Amino acid sequence: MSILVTGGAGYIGSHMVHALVDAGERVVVLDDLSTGFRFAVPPEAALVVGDTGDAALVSRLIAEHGIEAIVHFAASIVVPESVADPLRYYRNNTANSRSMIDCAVTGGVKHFVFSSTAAVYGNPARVPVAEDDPLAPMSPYGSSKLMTEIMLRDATAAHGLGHVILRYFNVAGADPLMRTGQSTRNATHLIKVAVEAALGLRGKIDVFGTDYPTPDGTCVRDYIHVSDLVAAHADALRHLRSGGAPATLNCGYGRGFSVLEVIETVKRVSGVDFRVDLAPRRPGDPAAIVAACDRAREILGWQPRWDDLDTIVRHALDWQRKLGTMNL
Ligand SMILES: NC(=O)c1ccc[n+]([C@@H]2O[C@H](COP(=O)([O-])OP(=O)(O)OC[C@H]3O[C@@H](n4cnc5c(N)ncnc54)[C@H](O)[C@@H]3O)[C@@H](O)[C@H]2O)c1
Ligand SMILES: O=c1ccn([C@@H]2O[C@H](COP(=O)(O)OP(=O)(O)O[C@H]3O[C@H](CO)[C@H](O)[C@H](O)[C@H]3O)[C@@H](O)[C@H]2O)c(=O)[nH]1
Repeated sequence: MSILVTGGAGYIGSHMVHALVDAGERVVVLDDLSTGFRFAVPPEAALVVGDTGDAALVSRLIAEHGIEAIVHFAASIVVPESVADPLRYYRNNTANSRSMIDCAVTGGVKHFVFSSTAAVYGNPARVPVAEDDPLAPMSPYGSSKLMTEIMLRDATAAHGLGHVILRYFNVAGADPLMRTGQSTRNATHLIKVAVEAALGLRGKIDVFGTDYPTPDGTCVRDYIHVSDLVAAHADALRHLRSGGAPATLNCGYGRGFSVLEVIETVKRVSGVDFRVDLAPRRPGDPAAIVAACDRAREILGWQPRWDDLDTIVRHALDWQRKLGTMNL
């Protein structure tokens, strides 16, 4: 039996592939390399370059490799881009996920783990936000993910497909062994951008909004180390294999840092005092979003190991330095 990882050449997916290979699993990666990288997939995993919307291909992979579980990371992930081109997001994130779920049901796949997002909550009325709190996405990106959550729950009710939906908060950092990391071109994520500024790859960083109702006026987020997030996926697979019930779980640490706190941390850990400009708000940003994260610990027995902003930033810096030597 093998595990199919879609988006396994991307940032988070490649960390998952390494973890599965480390655990002795047989892994097939399906990735169209639109934002992912061939080098990010370890040689022990089979890389198939193709589209999650190609049902004939996905069905063939399920049959040929005896796929027992699908871990579905492949998606388009840039929130403002989803506002400008919503139908592309509904195709890649919603329609292609519908096709993946259909192929899973038809092909007899037992388990499905899905990458959802804190963006399904929108601007939460209370923080920390819990899984049963109101869902009100503020972007097509968030809506495209929420629609997939709904399809998965319905497919489970009708066809018995086991699933775990993980709602990621702000993912950052890199593999502590530096085998992979965030290699995304033109990244928009705060820690990646700040690290690039610290290493002289950008002239400065803009702080988007200083008048939010938060302690220092900048947005607050719950930053989770990518390796802890991947551990939650491994725990989810174990849960499903042992007959665990479907679950929807937040993945965060339950504590927030402001944009200015993150930038100060990057400056301190890198030892570089880069330029910071105060800028207007970025449309669509919630003021503060932090995970209520007890449920993942209770249901999956998830135990984070890297819950420390300095460590997250250090690993992101180390990966960025390594990337600089890789001549991509
Ligand atoms: N990075 C975050 O902070 C964050 C937060 C919440 C949720 N997520 C979710 O995590 C998942 C992975 O995100 P990431 O940060 O690793 O992004 P990423 O862009 O690095 O990875 C996505 C991967 O999917 C591939 N892909 C995209 N569309 C495809 C398609 N149609 N067929 C085959 N492959 C396709 C890309 O080539 C890429 O390798 C996404 O589902 C994203 O929505 C990420
Ligand atoms: O150069 C920058 C980049 C970001 N920010 C700010 O930093 C905070 C975090 O921004 P990110 O772009 O790093 O992350 P988001 O919180 O916008 O979004 C992330 O988390 C969301 C869930 O909350 C989605 O899942 C999304 O895919 C994922 O990128 C925001 O206040 C943003 O305005 C800046 O001030 N300057």
